[in-house]
Amino acid sequence: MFPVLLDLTDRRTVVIGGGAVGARKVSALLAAGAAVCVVDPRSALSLPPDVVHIGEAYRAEHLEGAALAFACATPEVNARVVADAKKRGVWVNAASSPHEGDFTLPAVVRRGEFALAVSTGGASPALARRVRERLEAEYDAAFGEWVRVLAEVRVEVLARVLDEDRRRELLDGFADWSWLERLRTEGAGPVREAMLARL
Ligand SMILES: C[C@@]1(CC(=O)O)c2cc3[nH]c(cc4nc(cc5[nH]c(cc(n2)[C@H]1CCC(=O)O)[C@@](C)(CC(=O)O)[C@@H]5CCC(=O)O)C(CC(=O)O)=C4CCC(=O)O)c(CCC(=O)O)c3CC(=O)O
Ligand SMILES: NC(=O)C1=CN([C@@H]2O[C@H](COP(=O)(O)OP(=O)(O)OC[C@H]3O[C@@H](n4cnc5c(N)ncnc54)[C@H](O)[C@@H]3O)[C@@H](O)[C@H]2O)C=CC1
Repeated sequence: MFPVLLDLTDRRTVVIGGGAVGARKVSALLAAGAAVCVVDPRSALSLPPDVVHIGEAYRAEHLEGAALAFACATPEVNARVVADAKKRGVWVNAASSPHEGDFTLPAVVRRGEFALAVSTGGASPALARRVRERLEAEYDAAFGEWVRVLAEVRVEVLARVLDEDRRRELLDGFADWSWLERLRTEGAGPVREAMLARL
């Protein structure tokens, strides 16, 4: 398996089957800024507002223009989705038989641009969830703030510090955990100013 982070902003993604599993994939896709379409003949689906619901039984044409497809219906339907997607060169996640798909989903901790992805390779999705829950407590909102401040300060460092060794030393120093502790007590603004004062 090869971990990557895909930019799905405004890319068409198709989730076949809007049950419990499909709904989980939909949330993850929306969090990534994708354009999400759910194919499910059930009329009483409660989907988030930005999701397009195609209230029909799955047909291969539903995959048209998709960057990714998620087969989350019954195993029989999923097998068809996987075969059709492969024929069309659309990458597919197969919820009922993961090893037949092209990729699986990890459990994810998100803090702005910072992301931790946990996979057990299908050994135990429940364990992936528990590891995610543990990491979520450690990599909390303050950690996300730190990453945001680092992104802002890094732009300044790259623009203003021309000596490479000095640049590396500064950037490495700002990634020291002591800054996180300082941010927890003083807040993001003062930490940003303290970093910039070192340039
Ligand atoms: C292979 C994979 C393929 C894929 O879907 O991409 C897959 C497959 C299957 N999952 C099953 C069951 C459950 N999955 C969850 C939850 C999650 N499953 C996710 C990913 C993956 N699930 C991929 C591997 C990831 C890895 O191994 O690391 C997470 C991480 C991400 C996500 O879905 O978005 C998300 C947690 C998100 C979070 O909370 O952070 C829970 C609920 C829970 O524990 O809360 C249960 C019930 C408990 C249990 O069975 O463990 C079954 C059996 C179905 C049956 O009973 O028939 C299969 C099919 C099979 O194994 O054949
Ligand atoms: N990857 C994972 O994390 C997990 C995967 N699974 C697998 O995922 C699949 C879905 O599980 P759930 O969401 O719990 O089931 P569910 O029964 O809640 O949802 C399935 C949905 O598929 C729809 N559907 C049925 N036929 C369809 C068709 N021809 N076209 C489009 N949609 C159709 C149904 O209307 C229903 O809304 C199952 O195959 C199950 O084995 C189950 C648990 C976890």
